[in-house]
Amino acid sequence: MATTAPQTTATLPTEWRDFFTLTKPRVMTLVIFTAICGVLAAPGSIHPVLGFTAILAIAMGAGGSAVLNMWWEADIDAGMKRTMNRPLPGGRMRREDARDFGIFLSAVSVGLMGVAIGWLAAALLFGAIIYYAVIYTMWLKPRTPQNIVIGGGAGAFPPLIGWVAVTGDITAMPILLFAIIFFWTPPHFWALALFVQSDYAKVGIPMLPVVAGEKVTRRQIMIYTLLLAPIAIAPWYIGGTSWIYGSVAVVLSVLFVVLAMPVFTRMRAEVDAMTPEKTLFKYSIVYLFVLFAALVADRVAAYQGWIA
Ligand code: HEM
Ligand SMILES: CC(C)=CCC/C(C)=C/CC/C(C)=C/COP(=O)(O)OP(=O)(O)O
Repeated sequence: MATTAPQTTATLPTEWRDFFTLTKPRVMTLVIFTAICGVLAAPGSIHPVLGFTAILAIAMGAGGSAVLNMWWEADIDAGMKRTMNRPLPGGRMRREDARDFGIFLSAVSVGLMGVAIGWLAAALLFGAIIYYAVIYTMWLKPRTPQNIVIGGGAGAFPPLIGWVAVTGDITAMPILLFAIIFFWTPPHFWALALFVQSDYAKVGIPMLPVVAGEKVTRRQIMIYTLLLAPIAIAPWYIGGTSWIYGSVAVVLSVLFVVLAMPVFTRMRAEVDAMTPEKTLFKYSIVYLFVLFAALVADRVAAYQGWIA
């Protein structure tokens, strides 16, 4: 007997575009960019094909872990305006397909890195994937307002992995690159969280502004921004780069502090449009792009003999 089955997500056609969206391509541009810079700025040489393979593996691993994040958070995403139209809450894809795609991308990325580049870089990539998809997404994010501080470490791995793919060992410079992104993440995210906090409150995610209030969040943004500045400049004063990177890092970091000041001193009631927070969030992205680009420019200048 023919039945009229209700239209479920299982019967809806899935578009390739949605698989791509699951990898959070916009956020990943900066993740992948920092990985590319890690490869290019590392001392030593790598065959271009291998360099490309390392970057491809990091991109696949980052994308794969983002897919697993979206798979796990489908119900949470359905409750927030910013995320409700993602492929899973939007009902355009089956949950199992997202899960399998995430596992596939992650597994291939680690295997590719191990076979083509080396198992230290592959182990770091595996650690980063577990960090983002399991430690941050499944464990910390729904439990603690410090989720961003601890979990944000996942996003700090890509330049470290890129560097290690070239050199094969972990030295002070790649650790500093890790630390830069680690200390950058709280101001990056909390500035955003200040103007989308009602959304997080609705779905019960304990983001700092929701749990501890705006005043604490604003102070934490300021503290992390002040800690970030010397760490961002450190590659220069430990002698890992020249004044080219050093001066860019100083200018960018001073501007970061300047833009964090009004976020620190104001309260929401005073600024309806939340302009200083939006500005700081946008600037955080420019900051990291330009800082890592300066690292590569510095290395190119050294290779060309333009600087001593
Ligand atoms: C736990 C850490 C982080 C959290 C919670 C976080 C959260 C967010 C959120 C919610 C957005 C808003 C837009 C969107 O949903 O696409 C965003 C945007 C963005 N994030 Fe992050 N982020 C984190 C770490 C990072 C890292 C490590 C990077 C790169 C190194 C990064 C790069 C970006 C970029 C480039 C955008 C702008 C995307 C666009 O133009 O739409 N984020 N972030
Ligand atoms: C190599 C490798 C595995 C790199 C991982 C890269 C990484 C951890 C990036 C984190 C950036 C990111 C997408 C945060 C979104 O937070 P969220 O997921 O809480 O944001 P949402 O609310 O938009 O889902």
